[in-house]
Amino acid sequence: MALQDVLDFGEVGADEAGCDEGGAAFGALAPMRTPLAHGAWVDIAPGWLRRADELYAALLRDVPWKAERRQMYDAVVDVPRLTKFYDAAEPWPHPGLREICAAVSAHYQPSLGEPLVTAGLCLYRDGADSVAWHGDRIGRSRYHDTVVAILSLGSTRTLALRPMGGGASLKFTTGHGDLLVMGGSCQRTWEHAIPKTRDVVGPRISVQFRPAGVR
Ligand SMILES: O=C(O)CCC(=O)C(=O)O
Ligand SMILES: [Fe+2]
Repeated sequence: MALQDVLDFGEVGADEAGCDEGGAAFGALAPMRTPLAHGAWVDIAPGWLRRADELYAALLRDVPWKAERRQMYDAVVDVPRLTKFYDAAEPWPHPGLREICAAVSAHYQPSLGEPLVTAGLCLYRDGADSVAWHGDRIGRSRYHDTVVAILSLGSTRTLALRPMGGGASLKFTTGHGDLLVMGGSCQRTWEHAIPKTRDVVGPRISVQFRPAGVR
């Protein structure tokens, strides 16, 4: 079944998206901001995506998930998660993702000055899957403020943040349907990670929306 058959993305868009009780897929976006040092910030909108179950199931089933390999020093190693990246021009696996991206983009574009146009998808199969400390520093995010918006689906995991060059780490919970947005200088002055966990957890999918040329 196509996503649009199970989610009503009908009259949604921009900030007042789907406020009627009719059951639009997501509500008005009014995230809570946590300012961080060095001009970084994190916005959180818990449970922003309603009825996230359908999107989670559809992405789990339909995305051609790929094992990630990464050059590390002189070896190519398996990165413990599966990924699939969609740029602006290619078809995305579900129309709902475009709707969600457009709504998030509409919220941040006035301050950011450009839209969010790509979707990076990650699948953490269980608690042993993870991503190590890093900034999304490919492209302009190395030099300029940017926004990386992350929609979480499935099992709850921790997204940890720590200042570059050392300092206490902060832990944010990313649960089913939550939106977490890193902004300002976050990609160049802070690092983020999804740590492994010994808790018994099922799969988690994250969808990262970014401006063109940021990765
Ligand atoms: O899964 C997440 O929430 C974070 C993913 C991430 O940081 C990345 O792929 O760059
Ligand atoms: Fe990242």
